This record gives sequence, structure tokens and C-alpha cells, in this order.
Amino acid sequence: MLPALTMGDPAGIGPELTVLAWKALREQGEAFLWVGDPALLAPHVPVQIVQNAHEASAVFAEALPVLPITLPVPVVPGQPDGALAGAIIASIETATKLALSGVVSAVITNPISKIVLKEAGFGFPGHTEFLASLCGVPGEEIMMLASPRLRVVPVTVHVSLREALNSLSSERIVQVGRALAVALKRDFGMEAPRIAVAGLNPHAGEGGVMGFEERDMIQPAIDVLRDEGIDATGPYPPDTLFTDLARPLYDAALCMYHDQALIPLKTLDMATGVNVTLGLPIIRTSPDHGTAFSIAGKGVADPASLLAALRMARELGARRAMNKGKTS
Ligand SMILES: NC(=O)c1ccc[n+]([C@@H]2O[C@H](COP(=O)([O-])OP(=O)(O)OC[C@H]3O[C@@H](n4cnc5c(N)ncnc54)[C@H](O)[C@@H]3O)[C@@H](O)[C@H]2O)c1
Ligand SMILES: N[C@H](C(=O)O)[C@H](O)COP(=O)(O)O
Repeated sequence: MLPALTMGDPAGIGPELTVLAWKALREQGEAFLWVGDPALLAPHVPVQIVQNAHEASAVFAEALPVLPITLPVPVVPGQPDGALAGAIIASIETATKLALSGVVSAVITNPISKIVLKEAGFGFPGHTEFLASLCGVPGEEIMMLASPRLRVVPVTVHVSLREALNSLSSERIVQVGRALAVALKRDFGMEAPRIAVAGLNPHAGEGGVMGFEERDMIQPAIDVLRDEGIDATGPYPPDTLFTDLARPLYDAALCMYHDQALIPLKTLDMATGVNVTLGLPIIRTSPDHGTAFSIAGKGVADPASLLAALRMARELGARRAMNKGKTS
């Protein structure tokens, strides 16, 4: 089975990355199916419109297989247009339906612009929450960013920092920690994953001198996780949790908010980082970067992160197949 790759925002770098990914993978037979407007790719590579996912593998060596979604207006690279929102969303919905029905092995998403979709009436902060809704598991979605040197999971995601602080709770830390432990075993093949839990405040509160969230909220969550047999430790001072010396001591860092997690990951490994959504019944990965409108269409976009996302989806699929039936 092959994965489906969504169109993303057609005015961003998604279309050119898709072309580069096909060129890189066609001879290796690592096929994927693109769900988008063939006109975006046709000037650059041979494209084959297919009726279903089964036809796509057969044509992949010769042409980029496309399940067509026609755009209502022409696309200017670098100039997002709200009129394209419906097609962008339809691409994600189609790929997800195919994955839920077992026709494709995974969904890999090209980047979307949150603001463009929001202005067009889209009711979700990003793919992560939208996919959970499409899969019927709203609230169970967990964002992980994974790279060769680091895995991070933010407990709160696409909300303002103020809202993140207000919505953090012991319960949510425990919920995300549990799901992370399951995913590290099932999807990443670890027998006894080590989870390092970040503090929230400078110096992890330093005994209450700089805040009490560690004592009152994070430590109790770690205690619950440990009582359940999960190797969670911390809370660690966030400023030294990501150093070269600290990273080898854990398998994933559980972080309190989006930027605490994503700044170290993208600083270390922007080119090869992958965004994975845990907690879904389907496999979903994505490059770690966004639409990069300012370089769209200029031929300078690096496909490494998309290639890493395609590779990770294959690896996760293989492990899930191997571990089918295991729940912990
Ligand atoms: N998975 C997603 O859908 C996703 C992820 C992150 C951001 N976004 C969205 O993307 C839009 C732009 O966000 P941003 O500017 O913060 O981040 P961005 O990742 O699009 O760009 C940040 C910087 O990195 C560069 N860059 C990004 N990808 C690159 C690549 N493959 N090759 C070379 N250079 C690359 C850009 O040119 C820019 O200088 C926002 O609307 C945001 O919501 C989407
Ligand atoms: N927070 C992600 C990042 O910065 O990489 C990104 O916005 C992707 O979010 P979705 O996968 O939910 O669209």
C-alpha cells in the first residue's frame, strides 16, 4: 500500500517539493499518490491521473500519480488566495478518508497556511486538530516533532502562550504522557521509552522561587505516570534540557507549550524534522516547515523534510503492522 500526499497550499512550496520528492523516489519504487490539481505539477513532470490508489503504484516509475482536485482559480506562487481554501481542505479530507478506509497506508500533508484557511472559515488551528476531528477522535491528537537528534511533544499546541498557561493541567500532562509512551513503543519500536518532562518556569521553578507549577502540577503528573510504570522523569529546567549532553539521556521530551518544544527541534534539525500526529487511528506525518511563501516557485525549496516525512510514514506503517494488536 502507498501513502497519500496532500496538496497543501498551492501557492506555497508544496507543489515543487512534491515534484522533487517524486524525482527522488521514482526509481526506488517508494510510491505515493498526490491528491491535488494536476495542473500544478504537469509543467514540471509527467503526471498520470488515476481513479484510485491501486492504479498509482503501477504508474509511479513513469509518472506522478494524481487523484485530481481541481482548483477554482489560477495559482500565483507566493500569493495565497482564500478562494483556494475549499480545495486545500478537500485534499486533506480525501486523503484522510482513503487512509481511514485502508486504501492508502498513511497521510502525508504538505504545508497549509493557518491564517489563509482561518480567514476562509476553517474551524481548526491546523491539520493536527482537523485530522483528529475527521478521524472521530477530537481531543486525542498529540503533536510530535521528530528528527535524528530529538523528539519533542508539546502538551499545549496552537494557542496563545497565555491560553497555554491557563489550559495546562496535571490531567492533560498525564494524558499526553501516556499516549506518548504507547506511541514510542508501538510506532518507534522502543521497549522502555524514557520521557523527560520539561518544567515551565525558569530553572523549573527552583523550589518555588520562580513559580509553583512544577510542584503543584508537573511533579504530580510525573508521579502518576511513574506509578503506571512509565519512565517519566523531571521536571527539568527547560534551558538545559536540549543540550548535546542532555539529549542522549531521554527518548522524547514532553514540553509544556509549542515553542518550548519546536524551537530546539527546528534549530537543531529544521531540514530533516518531521511532524507526526500521535493518537489517531491513521498514520500522519508532515514536513516540519510551513508554506514558505517567500521562496515559493523560485526553485530553492529543500525537499529533505518532506522526504523524511514520507520515509517516517513508511517506517511507522511497518512497525504498526508488526505490532498489530498490542496496546501497550
Ligand atoms: N505543517 C504545516 O502545515 C505548517 C507547519 C509550519 C507552519 N505552517 C504555516 O506556514 C506559514 C508560514 O510559516 P513560517 O513562515 O513561520 O514558517 P516556514 O517554515 O514556512 O518558513 C520559515 C523559514 O524557513 C524557510 N523554509 C521553510 N521551508 C523551507 C524549505 N523546505 N526549503 C528552504 N527553506 C525553507 C522559509 O523560506 C522561511 O525563511 C504559516 O501560515 C504557518 O501557519 C504550516
Ligand atoms: N506547529 C507546527 C509547526 O510549527 O511545525 C505546524 O504549525 C503544523 O501544524 P499542523 O500539522 O497541525 O498543521
